[in-house]
Amino acid sequence: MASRTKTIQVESHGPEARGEIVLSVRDLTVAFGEKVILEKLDLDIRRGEILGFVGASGAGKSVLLRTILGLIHKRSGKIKLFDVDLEAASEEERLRIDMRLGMLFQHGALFSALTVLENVQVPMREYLDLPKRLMDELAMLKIELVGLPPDAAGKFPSELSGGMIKRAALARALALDPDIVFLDEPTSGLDPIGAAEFDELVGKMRDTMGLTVYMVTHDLDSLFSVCDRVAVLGDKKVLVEGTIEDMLKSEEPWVKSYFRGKRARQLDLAARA
Ligand SMILES: Nc1ncnc2c1ncn2[C@@H]1O[C@H](COP(=O)(O)OP(=O)(O)OP(=O)(O)O)[C@@H](O)[C@H]1O
Repeated sequence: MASRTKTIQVESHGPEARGEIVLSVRDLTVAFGEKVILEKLDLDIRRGEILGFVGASGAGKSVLLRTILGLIHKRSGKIKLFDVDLEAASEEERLRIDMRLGMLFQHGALFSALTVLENVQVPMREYLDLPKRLMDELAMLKIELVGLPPDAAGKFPSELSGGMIKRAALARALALDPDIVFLDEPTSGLDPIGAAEFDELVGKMRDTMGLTVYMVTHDLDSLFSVCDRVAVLGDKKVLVEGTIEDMLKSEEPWVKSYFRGKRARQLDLAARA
């Protein structure tokens, strides 16, 4: 398969370009009965960065994501979003925080019985009380923002290509102008060109809107081309974190085989060419 790394502008976002910590996880332990999935895990994300989150299948990436979103109870530890401890947050604070988070589930997960426009309006209906005309205008803006043609608004998910579904799902994740979007394997199932375009779109949103992105991915192309920082989950915690350069230097066995395996080497060479 041809590399798609060269199609994307690689932009360096050093620590000086990043803002305050918007998500902080400390000493997080999550278990199902006797089975401990995450143990004393620490993680930070700064405003305006794209963090790529990787790890072996079954390492606990989805469990971590769902715990951060409050869908799974933690056993111990602290999760702070925008400096608010989620456990201590009042219902109103929690609601305000939820409105600042966007989520793109794996496989798009659009409602099949709703049009794209109606899908994008789902979070608006849930959290805001706006007249229909205004919601239509706002949804159309989001649809345009993600690069979909206006006539996609009236289409049902079954009438869209895989890439268009991802864009529509991203438009929905952006419906409330969130500060952070969580993307769960956003490029899975896309062809290399569609995946590169999606990465490019996400990078553009970081650059133009200062969007913070937490991206769970197995896609080496995304990690090489658009992620500012990478965190590797293993042994129930964040094993290694840093830039792609740091990953390429790491001697940690899983990181080494993942980032310096044959496929990764081809991508690295392509990116440097
Ligand atoms: N509700 C649950 N009850 C019991 N065990 C669970 C539950 N949810 C997840 N697990 C277990 O937690 C572990 C981590 O799963 P998780 O889905 O987070 O892995 P992952 O890193 O996202 O994997 P993949 O890359 O394949 O998506 C697995 O062993 C899984 O079986």
